[in-house]
Amino acid sequence: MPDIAYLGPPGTFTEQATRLLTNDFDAALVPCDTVPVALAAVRSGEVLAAGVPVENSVEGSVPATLDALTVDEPLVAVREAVIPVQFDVLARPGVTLERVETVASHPHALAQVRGWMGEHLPKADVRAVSSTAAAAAAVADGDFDAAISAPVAGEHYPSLERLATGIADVRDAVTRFLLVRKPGALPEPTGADRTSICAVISHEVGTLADMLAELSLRGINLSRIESRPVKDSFGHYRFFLDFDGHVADARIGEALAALQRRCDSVRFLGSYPKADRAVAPVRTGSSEQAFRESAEWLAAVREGRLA
Ligand SMILES: O=C(O)C(=O)Cc1ccccc1
Repeated sequence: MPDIAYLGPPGTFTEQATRLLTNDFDAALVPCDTVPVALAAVRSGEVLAAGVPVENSVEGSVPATLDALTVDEPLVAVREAVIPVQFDVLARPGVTLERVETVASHPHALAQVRGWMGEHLPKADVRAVSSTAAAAAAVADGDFDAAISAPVAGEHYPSLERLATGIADVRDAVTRFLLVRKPGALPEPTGADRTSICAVISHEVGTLADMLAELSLRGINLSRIESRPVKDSFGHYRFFLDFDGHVADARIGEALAALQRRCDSVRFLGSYPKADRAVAPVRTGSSEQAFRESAEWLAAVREGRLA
């Protein structure tokens, strides 16, 4: 049974997502303290893969994950899951909302309940910890008065009481997670895939527009672009791009080869089925068939076989 790492302890959103990402095989889930620790366990071969959070519909990207995917040995995403995120307030028995002086949670969770906290816990001291379940565990240990946690965390910390439920400022928020592993055989193309890369471009006029043009010229639908500092000097950025299609598709392959030529560096972060399986409409002249036909036409021109 393969070991699969996730951001723990048990009771995190990432645990729920990782269960979903591995629901078609027997996996032993291994909780890790941080995302970089989970990814290091994949790189060292200690585990086969790791489930990691990448992006939330309200708070945006999870910087710790993006940064950890750019350093050390490359890893690739092979599956994607999107799950709803809702938050509860958990406290030790006898602690009422009026008595809560310290509240702990993951920074992404704290950011999504700011409105509720301003109204119900305006004076509480807010502490960021490594995960929502780590916050619940710390409350059970007596380190803080309350935790903002996933509803399932209550099952893992039965000594805690639920003081409030459904406290997210934005209803229907979702978070996107990836299952990442060492590079190897790619998932088969399904017709509704996503490709992720990160690229560093030189600081010259037009390089970002040129990079995007390589996608738009081929009718490739960009679904996310994010920048993070390279961290070596101020103003030097790394761009994370997600777009529809699989590296095995002709147009995606051509675009990636062009980006590899144009950019200072490109790291391939995976081609995997989209969680929603939604097929983006393809612009005229950009279908796989159009690419095949143009390649055949070009071959005919080169070989003097013009009709
Ligand atoms: O802390 C957790 O439970 C996580 O899995 C990270 C997270 C935090 C908030 C929203 C989504 C994921």
